[in-house]
Amino acid sequence: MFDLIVRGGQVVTPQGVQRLDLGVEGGVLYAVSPDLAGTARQEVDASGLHVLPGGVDVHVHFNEPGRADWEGLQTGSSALLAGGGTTFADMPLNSDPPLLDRATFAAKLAAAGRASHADFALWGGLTPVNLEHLPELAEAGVLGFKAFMSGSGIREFPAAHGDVLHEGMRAAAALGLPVAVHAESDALTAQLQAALDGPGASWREYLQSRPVRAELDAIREALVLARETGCRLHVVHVSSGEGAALIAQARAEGVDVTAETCPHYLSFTEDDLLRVGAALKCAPPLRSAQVRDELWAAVLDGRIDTVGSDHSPCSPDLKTAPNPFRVWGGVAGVQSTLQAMLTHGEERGLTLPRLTQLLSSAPARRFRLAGKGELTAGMDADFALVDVEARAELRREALLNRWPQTSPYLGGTYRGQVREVWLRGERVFAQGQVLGAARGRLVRPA
Ligand SMILES: NC(=O)N[C@H]1NC(=O)NC1=O
Ligand SMILES: [Zn+2]
Ligand SMILES: [Zn+2]
Repeated sequence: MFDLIVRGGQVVTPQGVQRLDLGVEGGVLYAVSPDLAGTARQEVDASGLHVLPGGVDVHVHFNEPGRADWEGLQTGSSALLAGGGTTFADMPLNSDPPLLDRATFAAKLAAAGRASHADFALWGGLTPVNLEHLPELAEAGVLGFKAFMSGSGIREFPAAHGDVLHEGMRAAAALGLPVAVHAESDALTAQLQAALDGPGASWREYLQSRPVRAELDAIREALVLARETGCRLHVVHVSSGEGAALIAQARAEGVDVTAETCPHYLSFTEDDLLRVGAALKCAPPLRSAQVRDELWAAVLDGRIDTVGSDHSPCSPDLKTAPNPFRVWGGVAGVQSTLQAMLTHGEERGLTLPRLTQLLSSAPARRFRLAGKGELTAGMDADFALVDVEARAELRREALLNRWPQTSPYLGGTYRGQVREVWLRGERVFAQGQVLGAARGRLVRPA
């Protein structure tokens, strides 16, 4: 007798897609097999639906404590569930104060324990002002350390240049934790911005201020440091196939490095930014159709390892400045990752096993989130029931993030409808609504 049996769904595992039943006991997958014998206190009929491992989004900014007016843990985690996610890793900024030491770790842990509907891990910062706190952050249980190689937009979270990044990577290597880098060259982007920012600056100038070569310069520098220090490196939001190629080449040479990209770089181009404006401002910026296609090729051939949302929203008033350089940069997309990938992946031949690898198993493995990311016996019973072929327009009422009107995906027609989401064997999302109290737990890296 199980707690729960989910019958008849098309279950997506790394091996393929197969009609399987899930037997759940104590929140854990006990058996995953065809025509599971036995009974359960609760049986769920998943026929006609796909069963996907819950999404593991290791790149979100939910901004609590301190900036819940931009996004909060309750709204952010609700939107994650609505998009088929069950675990997130929160970035150390843009919460205020940012997560830079033991006390700020404790504050965010307390806030997330109260408000998160999904399980969560926490990134610590790697900045010039907190190098001496990396060991205590490791002890507290951070997933790893996040560094900005160019300005972060947050005064309390300064960029880690040269020696600081080198020292931080050395410390991270000794602690056995990865470093994630926002890789854009500060020297180049600052110089270009100084020349292009001014009265009458348009989105064209913003795009010109952050070219692909700014990303390539910074990736090269980070790879040199990772090679030298032996640090595990994760390059976040890679926006170009060339960037992915540099990373893949270093990996082939023995550097322990992985690459992430985001759905917005795979869904939109710079022409969309010129048309839509602020909702699509991000850094690195959107690229040409050709660069986007090269990035897709890297996603399909394995040079890109993970896809995270980089959900980095703000209140709508921060998206209205007439000068694009003054607009907050960040895309509000945490709920749309799965739909964007199902929709744009269809025409490019992205299979469901590969999709769930990018969204679930690869990030869980890379960051040692034990029990997460795969539907095999022994793992947490975290999964989404998805009608993969259902297509619908994304409407504002469906979005559960703090400011649905800031989503650049609004009004688009997307493939895939998330019907239910289960976290550790309990139904936490159904019929467009989050169910029950916040019961998210901290996941420390194994
Ligand atoms: N501070 C912050 O979240 N910045 C993010 N926004 C964005 O578009 N790229 C980033 O790194
Ligand atoms: Zn970034
Ligand atoms: Zn980010």
